[in-house]
Amino acid sequence: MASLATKAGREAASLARPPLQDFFPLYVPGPPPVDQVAVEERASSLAKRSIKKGAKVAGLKLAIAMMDLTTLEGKDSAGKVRALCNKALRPLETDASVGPCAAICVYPNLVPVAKRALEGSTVKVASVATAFPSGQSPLDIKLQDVRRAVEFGADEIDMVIDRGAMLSGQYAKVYDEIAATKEACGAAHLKVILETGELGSYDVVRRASEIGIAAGGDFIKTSTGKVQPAATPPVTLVMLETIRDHYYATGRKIGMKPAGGVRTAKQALHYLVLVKETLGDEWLTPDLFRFGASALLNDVLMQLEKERTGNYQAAEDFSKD
Ligand SMILES: O=C[C@H](O)COP(=O)(O)O
Repeated sequence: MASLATKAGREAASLARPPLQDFFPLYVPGPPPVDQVAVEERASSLAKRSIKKGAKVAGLKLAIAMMDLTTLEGKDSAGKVRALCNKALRPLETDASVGPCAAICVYPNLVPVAKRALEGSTVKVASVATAFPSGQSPLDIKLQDVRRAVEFGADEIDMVIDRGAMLSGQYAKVYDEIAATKEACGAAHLKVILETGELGSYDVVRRASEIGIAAGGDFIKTSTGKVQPAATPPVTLVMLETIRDHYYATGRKIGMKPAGGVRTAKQALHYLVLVKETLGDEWLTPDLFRFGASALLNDVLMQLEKERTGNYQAAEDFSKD
């Protein structure tokens, strides 16, 4: 079968598209159905792990270093993005050992502003593209969206999958769009957003994760932040297990990004426990794990200050994140 990872390959494949049942071998032998009760119990039991003070401070600092500090609002402006970039570069004015964040995540229009503000730093510029958040545009428009974001300087592209295609079993369409997006990314890293809140079951989340990985995603990401439920520990666990199984089968390491609704330091630490217990310490790095969050940073900073001083700071003591 022609390689679906190249333009010529995709054209050849779409001319002679095999019936869906012939396409399935790309993904089978499929996993057994996800055991819903077991996955929810495991996610909940890992949330109860107590974390010692030293590990807690290290975990909080790591959570900041893994954060894609995000603003994805219609009212976003150059001024807001510049302020957010400054916050990503130096999250805590009084302590240079905290941060920087891993990336800023913005709409394509604001990539040039973020790129300039972050010049010379290690903070990456991530941009949502592919008609985020719905993905409801023709593929050529979505690919153009990706190419423009990369031309503007995006280091990372966060794409959305076609959830309608996924839910109606058009797996080849989902795969081909991801592969085409990967190609359009060039050197930029690709994060594949599944929008798990629309997928309906852990089995579909598992299959979408497999397709995202097989089609070339560097990361798989839970959500856009625009649909509820967004990231949850059980959904994240299902995705982490898919990454683990892919690693065992191929040796290739895929990153994970829970995003949407992650608001508290406690939640962030819980996610780090899930990663450590599922994939091990190797994944506890911004190269392989990120939080997508617009309103998490200040709570993590407050908890860090609490660990340092024994007192809670007022939220007003931190600049808005
Ligand atoms: O990709 C990141 C999400 O859009 C952030 O969602 P959030 O605003 O719920 O933190």
